[in-house]
Amino acid sequence: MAGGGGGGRGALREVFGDSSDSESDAASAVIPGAARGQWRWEAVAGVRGLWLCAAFLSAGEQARLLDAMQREGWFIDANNQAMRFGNLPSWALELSAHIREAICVGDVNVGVGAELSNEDDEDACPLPSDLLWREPFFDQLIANRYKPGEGICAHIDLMRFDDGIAIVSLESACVMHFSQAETRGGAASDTLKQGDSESTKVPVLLNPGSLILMSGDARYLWKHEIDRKQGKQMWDGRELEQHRRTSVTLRKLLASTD
Ligand SMILES: O=C(O)CCC(=O)C(=O)O
Ligand SMILES: [Fe+2]
Repeated sequence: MAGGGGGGRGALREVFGDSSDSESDAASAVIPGAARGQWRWEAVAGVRGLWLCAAFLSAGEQARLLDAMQREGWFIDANNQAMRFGNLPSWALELSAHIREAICVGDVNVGVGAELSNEDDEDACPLPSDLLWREPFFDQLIANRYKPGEGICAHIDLMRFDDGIAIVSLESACVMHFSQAETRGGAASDTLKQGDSESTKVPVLLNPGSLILMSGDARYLWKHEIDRKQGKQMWDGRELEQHRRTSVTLRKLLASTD
């Protein structure tokens, strides 16, 4: 079934339009909408609030996204991380709108063993509607570039960021592992055996062009990590070939309290 965006579809048509926007060539070049209508969302079994859209961007869209980052000088001088707060570049705004559209019109596959934060399967949506329709959707961007062997330690994203985090993967496939941040008697721990931490790790394959969304438990109660040391990137019994990997993480800053 389609995601529960309902009346959101018309609004998004207006955002995207059908023709290219001459004022933002870079943005319209990044997201021509080739994959529109073909998105499939999967609820990751065991981690409530974690959703994967394995084929979010086409190969051409990925290349244009990387080109736009290159042209803007992201990752110059061996920098492997770049951040932007507030006004995001046009390609990131377009990417945000694209994420919203994929959530609204993509097919939703709840899958066996997947837990929903919403009790009603009929309303299964990869992101709760209050997060989906907040404005701006995202206002913080971090782009990470990893050499083969490099990854990111297990962490929960800082509390200064709101719920509802998106990560787009580019260039190289990797396995991201989710592990429970703490042992508690709550729902998140019901489905998984405790004790052996390796056994409670949930692996998610992030192919180039994929998108994950983390909200609720996935964002607050599960850590995520990418261990690209030798022997750690296993999928389907085989070790993934490693290349350079680039990721784009989109988040929303919480209003400052001071
Ligand atoms: O590179 C990634 O896919 C994850 C990045 C991440 O988790 C972060 O920057 O907080
Ligand atoms: Fe993170």
